Amino acid sequence: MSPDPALGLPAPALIADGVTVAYGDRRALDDCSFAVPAGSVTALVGRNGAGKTTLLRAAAGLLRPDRGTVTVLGGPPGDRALPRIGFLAQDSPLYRQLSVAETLRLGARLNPGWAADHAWELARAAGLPLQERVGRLAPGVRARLALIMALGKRPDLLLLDEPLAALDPVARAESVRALMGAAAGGTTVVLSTHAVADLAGVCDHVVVLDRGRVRAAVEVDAALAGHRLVNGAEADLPALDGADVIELRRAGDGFTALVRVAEPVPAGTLAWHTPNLEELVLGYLRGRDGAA
Ligand SMILES: Nc1ncnc2c1ncn2[C@@H]1O[C@H](COP(=O)(O)OP(=O)(O)OP(=O)(O)O)[C@@H](O)[C@H]1O
Repeated sequence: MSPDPALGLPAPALIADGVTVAYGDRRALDDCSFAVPAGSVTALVGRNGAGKTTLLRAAAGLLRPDRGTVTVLGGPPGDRALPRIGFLAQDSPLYRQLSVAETLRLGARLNPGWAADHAWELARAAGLPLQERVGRLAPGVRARLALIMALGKRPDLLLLDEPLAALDPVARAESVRALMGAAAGGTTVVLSTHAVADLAGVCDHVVVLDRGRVRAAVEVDAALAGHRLVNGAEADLPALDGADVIELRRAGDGFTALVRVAEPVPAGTLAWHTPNLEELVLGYLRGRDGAA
């Protein structure tokens, strides 16, 4: 997981190594290890309660793992890393009594590297009502402003907890574009989301969390190329004997399976096709109890 200086690879922006976090006797994260390459857009996906928020909070230095370590931007999370990190919590924390314009001006006062022009441009493009008090904004509009505040900081690492959840489809698409812009500018983006389909073509890495454990941590293009969806009739099932089946679903007298493959794809009568990102992630989320 460490960078290979011989290959000139940059150090990962975020490394989780054996991270375990418990709330009382409930383990929210259990021995989680993965690395987020610098400059990537990484989606953190998992069902409700999988541990996404806990992981982001540990990366932001807001909680300390019971075991294992988190490394952000080459060091421990905490005061030294803080100015280089943007963290956006799920509830879009903002001062409710300030107007949108005052909030943007506050961003400039609190953040030395504040990209004022960029933040105003994003706010105008989003059609945010500049004079409206934050407390009177609809949740989706408030979430949009919170994301713009995180982007305005121009951090090296942006940690976003479900930034798209409250947004309408248009706002979602525009926000995803803004995140791509941030990544193009060198920011590493890590976001938890249930809106996987919106991230197709945008996120280049995915970490799938399942009940506190890392089920998969993959580079998207390689993972798509390394899996196939297979449809067949019940009678064809023996053709999957020995295959690395991630998920198997039966419907009527047929089945669909997500299978990890090594090229070339096995010959035979089954219909194999490459999954899209959503199909891949769903397969890992649904196949969590071991489909094979
Ligand atoms: N402060 C807390 N006290 C006790 N248990 C907690 C606390 N925060 C989270 N948990 C538990 O830890 C587990 C992981 O929660 P977490 O919020 O990290 O999951 P999540 O993947 O972000 O979920 P969601 O998609 O619903 O936001 C869950 O079982 C949750 O109930």
